[in-house]
Amino acid sequence: MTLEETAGKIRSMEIRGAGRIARAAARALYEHSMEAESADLAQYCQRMYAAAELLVSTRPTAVSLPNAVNLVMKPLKNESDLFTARHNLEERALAFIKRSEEAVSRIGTIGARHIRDGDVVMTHCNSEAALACILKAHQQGMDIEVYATEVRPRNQGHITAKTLSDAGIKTNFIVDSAARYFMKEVDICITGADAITVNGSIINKIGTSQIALAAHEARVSFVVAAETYKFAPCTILGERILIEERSPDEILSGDMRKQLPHVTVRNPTFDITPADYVDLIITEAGVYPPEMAYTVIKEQLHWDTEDMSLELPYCEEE
Ligand SMILES: O=P(O)(O)OC[C@H]1O[C@H](OP(=O)(O)O)[C@H](O)[C@@H]1O
Repeated sequence: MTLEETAGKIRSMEIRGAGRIARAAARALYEHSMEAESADLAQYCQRMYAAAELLVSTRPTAVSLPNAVNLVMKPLKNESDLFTARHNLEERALAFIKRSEEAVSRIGTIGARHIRDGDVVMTHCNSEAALACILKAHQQGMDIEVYATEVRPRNQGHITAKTLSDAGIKTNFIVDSAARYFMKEVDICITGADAITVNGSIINKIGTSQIALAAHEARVSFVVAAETYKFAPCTILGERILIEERSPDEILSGDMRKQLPHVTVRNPTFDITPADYVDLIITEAGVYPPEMAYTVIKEQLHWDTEDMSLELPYCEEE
């Protein structure tokens, strides 16, 4: 797949899910580097920085994307010859993909320890990390039941329901607005994250914060499964995560909108769940309370003052 094809698929959500987007970006950089016909290091760097910028521009919210791109790209500025620069960049891209896959598996193992035999689990959207916990618990022989939401407007809940059904897990498929109605039957909510800020807020699929609120009211645990590269270093510097607002066509067709001249369709893709409503964040490096987000960014992402001068667009003002 060419770089432009990968960028197009991420933009159109053919490639979606914060972890998958990150791996696709790393893969695209790897392949772009392999194909690069560059006369010298400067030309190679120029080509790779342009590729990085294109990838980061595809979707604004999932921090896994710029984090993956930065992990692959950052050391490039210290290289002194083309051969080594190219070799090292390709190694870093492959290492990121491997690390990401291993992280999801580890999160599954750690997350399953927070599910008990007989539990009813609610999940929202389609998160590899959240599903890893549920599938692992099932594989370990636990008798669990799941409530999976539909996830309007893109219906990612259909993918979740199919995965759970294929695994033989008893699943209730519900519309998003039924989450509070069923919360009294739920023992634990597990979702993924697209970004986690320094104050422990979770940015995830629109509707997540309503589920967290309903869980809080019903005294049901609300747990987030997320790789450490979902934490947003830029938020240490006071930046906010930009919430993507997608086309109104995803909700009402152009013809229908023409009949409603005074109606504006709003389509935010994500919302923000404050740390107060989050019990735990399960990462590949262990389980953290949301209040420890700063520590995760410092210790797991090795964020230091040097990073403050990064030129890649990490986040923009909300
Ligand atoms: O990385 P994993 O856990 O798979 O997914 C994390 C999150 O990414 C998805 O975003 P989208 O569907 O790409 O907008 C969902 O919001 C999901 O909860």
